[in-house]
Amino acid sequence: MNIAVLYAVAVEGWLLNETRFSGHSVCLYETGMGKVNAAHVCTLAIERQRPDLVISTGICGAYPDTGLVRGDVAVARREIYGDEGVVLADGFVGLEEIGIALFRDGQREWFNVFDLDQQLVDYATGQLGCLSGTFLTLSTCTGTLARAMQYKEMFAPLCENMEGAAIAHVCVMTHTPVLELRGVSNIVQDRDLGTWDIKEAAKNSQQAVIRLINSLPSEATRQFPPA
Ligand SMILES: O=C(O)c1cccc(C(=O)CC[C@H]2O[C@@H](n3cnc4c(=O)[nH]cnc43)[C@H](O)[C@@H]2O)c1
Repeated sequence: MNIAVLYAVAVEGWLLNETRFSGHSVCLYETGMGKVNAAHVCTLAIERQRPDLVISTGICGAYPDTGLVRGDVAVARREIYGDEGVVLADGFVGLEEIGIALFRDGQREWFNVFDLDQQLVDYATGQLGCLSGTFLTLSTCTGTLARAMQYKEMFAPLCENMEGAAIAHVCVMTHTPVLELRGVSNIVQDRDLGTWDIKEAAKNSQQAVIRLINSLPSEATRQFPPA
């Protein structure tokens, strides 16, 4: 298969860069942090490489009491833009409530939520034996437990990151299959960088990407997901 793998910063991609993939054409893209960088590079990758599959990866913060602990890997079933909307006196209101779609394709409209292909997600979780669920994309990394609890109540997310929804969005716009998997570097709580383990999370997410790619049918087979 022709695969584009996107991650934000170097620590999330070093092992992938040292890996030789056989049976697949794999291009790696270090996007830089945040939604604009991710969307820009994802668009260029799709235009230039025309991948059969985009894999969005990196590290993330897991919300408390989701079953995820530091070092775990999780797969996104849906990506939600957590701060595209309006903040009113009684809280955050998303784009659907204010009637402004981010993207339209015929009759379909996308607001804050971008669902990923559930068949692909089931395939990835089956291969990796990990949790799957809602990933939240934010411009601002959450640094208080109180804010984390608000996000939990609004969106029931497994984890948060700063790029995923933008990549899912570009992939929907371009009809490109996409999977997202991330390693948990931290629990979203009152900010304490001493409790983060970026290296371990980044290593685990990259090992999962390698396992996933090695499980995929080779270029010659071209049936995806495998029956
Ligand atoms: O708070 C800090 O000073 C700080 C220090 C190092 C890294 C960060 C990040 O926010 C990393 C952002 C980077 O990693 C992803 N990520 C990892 N954990 C989280 C999180 O809890 N919330 C949001 N994003 C996270 C994200 O996708 C970025 O690419 C902060």
